[in-house]
Amino acid sequence: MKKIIVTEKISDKGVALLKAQKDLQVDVEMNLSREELLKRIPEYDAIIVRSVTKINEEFYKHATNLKVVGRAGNGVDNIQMEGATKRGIIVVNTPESNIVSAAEHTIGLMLSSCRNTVKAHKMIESRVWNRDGLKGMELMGKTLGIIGLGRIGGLVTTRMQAFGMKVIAYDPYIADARFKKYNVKKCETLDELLKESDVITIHTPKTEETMNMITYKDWQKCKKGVRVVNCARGGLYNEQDLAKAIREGLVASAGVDVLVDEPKPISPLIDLPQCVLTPHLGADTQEAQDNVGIAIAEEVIAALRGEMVPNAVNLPALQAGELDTVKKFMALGEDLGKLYYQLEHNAVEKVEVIYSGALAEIETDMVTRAVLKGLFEPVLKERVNYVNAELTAEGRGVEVIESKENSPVNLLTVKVHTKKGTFTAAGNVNPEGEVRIKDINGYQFDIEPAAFMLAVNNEDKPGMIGQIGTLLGASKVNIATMQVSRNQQNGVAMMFLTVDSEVGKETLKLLQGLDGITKVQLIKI
Ligand SMILES: NC(=O)c1ccc[n+]([C@@H]2O[C@H](COP(=O)([O-])OP(=O)(O)OC[C@H]3O[C@@H](n4cnc5c(N)ncnc54)[C@H](O)[C@@H]3O)[C@@H](O)[C@H]2O)c1
Ligand SMILES: O=C(O)CC[C@@H](O)C(=O)O
Repeated sequence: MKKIIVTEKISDKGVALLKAQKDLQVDVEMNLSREELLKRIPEYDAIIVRSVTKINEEFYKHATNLKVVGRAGNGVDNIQMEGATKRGIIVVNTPESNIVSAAEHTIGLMLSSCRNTVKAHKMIESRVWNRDGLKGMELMGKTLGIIGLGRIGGLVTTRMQAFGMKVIAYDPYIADARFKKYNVKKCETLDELLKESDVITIHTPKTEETMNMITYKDWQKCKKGVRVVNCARGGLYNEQDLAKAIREGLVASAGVDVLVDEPKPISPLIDLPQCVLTPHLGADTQEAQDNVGIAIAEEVIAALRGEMVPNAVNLPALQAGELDTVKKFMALGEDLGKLYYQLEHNAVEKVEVIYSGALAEIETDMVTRAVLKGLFEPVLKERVNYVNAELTAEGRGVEVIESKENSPVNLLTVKVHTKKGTFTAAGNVNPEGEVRIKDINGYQFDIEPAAFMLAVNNEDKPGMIGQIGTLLGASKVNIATMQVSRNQQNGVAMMFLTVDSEVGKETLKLLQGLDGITKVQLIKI
């Protein structure tokens, strides 16, 4: 039975969904110390975390059985991705589930900091009624500068346009079309945004480039009394520098949901009356947490069962519409890959994956990964998977070439090059959606892959089929299908049989000894 540990609060609905799975054991352990977690983690196949649990190299060294990290939320900056990928650990998150809540909280922080709401509340709480020093700023007609026009940046944009704000944005990594779609002026430089904005909000991920992206010298470039919000990640605005800019009046107010040292409530911003601070509450709504909890439970369950997961962070993203098609070609690619080491034993130097006809239009990255997974699985077993398939090839010195060909025929061809020659296998998915192997080393077939198959090379002469059938019958192996293909040039034919059960070593030896049979190999898919 596979085991999952949940180390941070996710919604009851998510936990219930996990616990409803009969093949999974779920432990919710929210108060484990780091030492306890590291001691317990070898037992688990999957872990579900939010933003506090640090999934780093130290963690991976202990997590010897781990297959899936589920991030109940959006940002994955607490998860060291390279460490997961090289170990074949799939990392999944729920990028869409809490963005509305985060956008709304951003706006809440913007309004409350621009209107001194918290300062006013504290005053009235101490039974003082005094409006002095509480004058705020209206948003209508002001310019809002958005750094990072992604999902949350986009949601904030449309909502604040409804407030009558002019929105400008800086995001060098997205196409102009997105700026047009949101009717937002594109700032070519960060300085341009800093100079023009009355209010600035940041919605980038935490990366080496974005951490401390805005420092004191940047606040000096802004309009005096600019107002700022950070509902993304602590430290994108350097905290010390922002505090200094606030104290000096360069920045009039700040709404901040995220701190550098969270979950510790330590920051120079805390004691400044111009700041409104919340303890990373952006995603803390009933709706977001239900969405996130259910989504992460579904993803972790699917990933543990080896199914395709739409939000796998260390796998290429697939659009919902192409998932079904890609899945079928992944199954084909994996089967074609699996043939090689079961039929040949030479060290692989190069793998070519050729997509012909309409296949060239599908998202091929996952299919190539599936070919590599299938190729290495017979020799590496579960140490290779979709996540680390490419790294595995690289690590073994195998060059991988993917190419696309114009052709009237839809075909996926895998060529495995070795010092001794090239092995070729090709196949397609027929109009009924069924996987078919069409060619092995130039022998033409139309094989529906099965769990047990026999590949037989024999002299192209009468009586071959009969003696194979008789021997398998005598060994109580039922033949499901049999296809024969011949190569006129070398006089060697190839038979491909699918059988209903495992063929024992003894039977294989007897088959091998039959007159005219040159090679017999059992293939397991
Ligand atoms: N406070 C919360 O509870 C909460 C909730 C959800 C998400 N978040 C955080 O909000 C942030 C945004 O999330 P999202 O879903 O919108 O992400 P997203 O990936 O959809 O968008 C991020 C955008 O930032 C842009 N970007 C990256 N580097 C940049 C740079 N150097 N300069 C300018 N733009 C840059 C990207 O091109 C992208 O368009 C993330 O940090 C996420 O972790 C916080
Ligand atoms: O509540 C959380 O775990 C953090 C939410 C948010 O920062 C996210 O990145 O999804």
